[in-house]
Amino acid sequence: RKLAYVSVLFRHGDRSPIKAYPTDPYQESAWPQGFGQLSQEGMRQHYELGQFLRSRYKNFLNESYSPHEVFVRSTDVDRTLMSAAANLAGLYPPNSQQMFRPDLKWQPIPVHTVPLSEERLLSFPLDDCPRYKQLMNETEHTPEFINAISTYQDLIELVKNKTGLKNTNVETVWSVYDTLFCESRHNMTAPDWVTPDVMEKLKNLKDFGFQVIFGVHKQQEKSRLQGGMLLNEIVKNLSKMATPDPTQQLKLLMLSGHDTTVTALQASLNVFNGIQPPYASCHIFELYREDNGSASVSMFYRNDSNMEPYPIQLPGCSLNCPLEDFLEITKGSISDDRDKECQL
Ligand SMILES: CCCNC(=O)[C@H](O)[C@@H](O)C(=O)O
Repeated sequence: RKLAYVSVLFRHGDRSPIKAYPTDPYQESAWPQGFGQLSQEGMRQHYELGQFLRSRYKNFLNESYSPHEVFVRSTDVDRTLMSAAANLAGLYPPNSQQMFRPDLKWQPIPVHTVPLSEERLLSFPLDDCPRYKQLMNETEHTPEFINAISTYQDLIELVKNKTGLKNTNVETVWSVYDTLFCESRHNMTAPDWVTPDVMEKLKNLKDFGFQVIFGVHKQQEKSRLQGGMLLNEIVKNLSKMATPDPTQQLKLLMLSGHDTTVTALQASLNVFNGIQPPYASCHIFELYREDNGSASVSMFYRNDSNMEPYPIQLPGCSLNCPLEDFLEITKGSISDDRDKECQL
């Protein structure tokens, strides 16, 4: 079998917090680039991921960049745009005749995007869907959700008292965890109420939050309204690329998104592991043409740069999943008329 086409979706790299809580000793001025920006560690993470992709596909992708070979799309957010650029610097270092300056081993490669207000492929959950809002309301009344909140009730109280946040719901607790996590990654001393036990519990609550957004209750219907839209685009591409076409030169689709983008897609495939996707984590689709002319899809998830990406099995299919089975199995997560399904 021969590799015919690759699609990758990744989360941006390490960043500064999106915001600080009121009593946080580290406000926006503590961060060189301000809130929500890719850090140099995040740039290195993506440069490394680009180098990994280069070595993984060294016999598939051309050595030198060609606009016909790769298409890159990112959300219109600094950290994802910059992550894609850093990734491409690792994936396509220019050969000598491609260098436009003798002292610069880098070439510009386009990263396409659309305004966030028009983004419907890479930003989830989309909040334009009344039915999804209803599903989330239902989720908050399930035993799992009620049980989780009561388990963490004292933690939520602690966060409320210590952060100066008025109304602490799960959403605000997630953002406090995120802020504390970013600060810890940048060696900023945490306030004394943030013990390892508190961080562990906050992390568990954050992971539960990811499960809740795209699952826990009516996961497939949530997927049809959210991540299934991205899955549909990827599946349509796989089908198109499976048909041999000598004029078709595209080999790689690179998508730069967020933790929620990776989660939404994996939940729509029913392969989400329940853990917030780490920085620069990468979901890989590989399309193969079999010797008998048929096509198959293999998936991998790279969530640890020290390990080989691990194979991901689509439930109901083999690791090397025949394309027609892949299409059939994923159909349930893809809506034919999402706008209609969103109506109450
Ligand atoms: C409201 C803040 C939403 N968070 C983001 O956009 C981040 O990029 C988050 O998705 C992430 O992957 O870190």
